[in-house]
Amino acid sequence: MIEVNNVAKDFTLHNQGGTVLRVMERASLTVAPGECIALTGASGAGKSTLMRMIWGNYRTDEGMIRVGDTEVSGAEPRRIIALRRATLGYVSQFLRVVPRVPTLRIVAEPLLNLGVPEDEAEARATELLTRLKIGESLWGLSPTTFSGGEQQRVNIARGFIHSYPALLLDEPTASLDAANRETVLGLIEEAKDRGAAIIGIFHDEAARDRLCDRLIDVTAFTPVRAA
Ligand SMILES: Nc1ncnc2c1ncn2[C@@H]1O[C@H](COP(=O)(O)OP(=O)(O)OP(=O)(O)O)[C@@H](O)[C@H]1O
Repeated sequence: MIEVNNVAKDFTLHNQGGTVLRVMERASLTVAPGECIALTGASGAGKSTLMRMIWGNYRTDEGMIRVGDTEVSGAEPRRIIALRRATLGYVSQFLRVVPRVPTLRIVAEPLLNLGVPEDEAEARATELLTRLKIGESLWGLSPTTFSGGEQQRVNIARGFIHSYPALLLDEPTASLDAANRETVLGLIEEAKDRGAAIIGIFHDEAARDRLCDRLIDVTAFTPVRAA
């Protein structure tokens, strides 16, 4: 479902004389439907960079990334938008939303974008917000003023409202209390059971061990620098 083949990444530091920094090379992995893999490796090893390349935010400088039948590396923006709409979900650590849009709408939006009728999308959003213990009094408010943990749960509700065949999870349990963490682990297990291919970054080692079938240490893809 997700394939990364011989990928390299360079960053050009425009404010530092155009220095080109190679941060990744020969990165390869595959994730099958129903499989969850964790990206591991020390801080700065390249976990987020690889995730952003799969999401289509960072350009791939060499090699190939494919999600479903979309070749992400080299895809036009409209292909990436279509991929994100139907196939690839992403739960980032932080919520980024347009101000003044109510929480219920933010959570329902991925289904609305797929043409699901409004009452059905909002019913599903209600169900997820309830499960994630976001009180009903908050549903009509913008989440911009919510606590870190509340924002993360809104993000999770949004990321799990559609049955994406592939999912990227960036520290999905980072700001959660024990009960909500358990709910989120349950959502991830359900996604696996229905056949989603999942790549995650988990500093929560117990969560990682419970959910992941394999660990991929991205340090193996860090270029060896000359001393
Ligand atoms: N936009 C950027 N411009 C230049 N260098 C970058 C950029 N983003 C990441 N890097 C560099 O790429 C390398 C990998 O960073 P990345 O954030 O992917 O690591 P990480 O494994 O996710 O780290 P952490 O666990 O601390 O989040 C680092 O050396 C970092 O400095």
